[in-house]
Amino acid sequence: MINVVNLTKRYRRRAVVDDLTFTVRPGAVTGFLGPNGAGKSTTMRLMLGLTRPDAGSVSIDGRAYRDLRYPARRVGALLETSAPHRGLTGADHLLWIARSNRVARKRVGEVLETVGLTDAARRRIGTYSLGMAQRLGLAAALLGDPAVLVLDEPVNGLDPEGIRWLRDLLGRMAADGRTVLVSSHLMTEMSLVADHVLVIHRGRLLADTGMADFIRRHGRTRVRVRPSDPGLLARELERGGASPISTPDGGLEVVGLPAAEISRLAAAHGVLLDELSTHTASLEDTFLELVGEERENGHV
Ligand SMILES: Nc1ncnc2c1ncn2[C@@H]1O[C@H](COP(=O)(O)OP(=O)(O)OP(=O)(O)O)[C@@H](O)[C@H]1O
Repeated sequence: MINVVNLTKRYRRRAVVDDLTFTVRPGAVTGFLGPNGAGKSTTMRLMLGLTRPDAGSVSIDGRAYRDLRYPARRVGALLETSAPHRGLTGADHLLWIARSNRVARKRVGEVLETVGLTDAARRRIGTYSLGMAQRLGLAAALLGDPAVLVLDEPVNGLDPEGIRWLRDLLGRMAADGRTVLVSSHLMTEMSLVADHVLVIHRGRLLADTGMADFIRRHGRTRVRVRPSDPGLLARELERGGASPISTPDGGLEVVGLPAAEISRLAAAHGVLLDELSTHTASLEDTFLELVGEERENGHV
């Protein structure tokens, strides 16, 4: 379990992490979502004791990271900055981390197997693709068999097959009872990977909820129609509880009633429809809207 309490970090007097309070629970994959520059990496660096907070605190299973004796055995981390030496082989890189954390040598072979790099273990890291480098980073995070995983944009560089593989891997880790925190700036990607979602923007927490709930609450469906009499249909739709908006081409966009109901209403009033189509906002749009609303409401 990761406990973040009133966490604040300022750079040149600007709060990039602004009074964040949340808990990351075991047994689930938690997505840490925000646009570029939202403060995700800084929050993760604060969790791992790589930067000092200006206020607030983070504890991991009840302790600050710096108080953990062999941190890699408690917390597995993948950070964007943790680039390994390109001249080393994948296996040597892991062996070095294993030694410095008193992790048994045999774990190196095990984690290479887990991330699908066994065949590339003796190759120099400099020859790895971006996806392979990400897998090696994950192997390093898993090395100490930690109960907590903190992964910054682990999907970067993975192809669709790699994303599926990562989703299964993280799902298994969570099913084992581990705490798994994964950051991303892409909502659609996160919806495939995470059970729970924390959304931050400009260092502030905007949402802390189950992924299914997030999709249900923020997923928007609208219906486009081109009626023979837009004025009449708009009035009837409003009476039916929907919110129609006129479009420049003489059509209407309707939120709040399904297409079948709109068609029925139109027929009942003798209105012909040239077009009737349903559009569901992508999760990406939903997420950008949420972040946009925050901006409009002046909370920034
Ligand atoms: N060491 C630093 N000195 C000054 N400003 C910093 C430093 N580290 C981060 N920032 C600023 O803090 C803000 C948040 O950065 P952060 O890297 O945490 O965002 P992020 O959500 O992880 O975004 P990204 O996905 O782009 O990494 C940015 O505006 C960044 O420029």
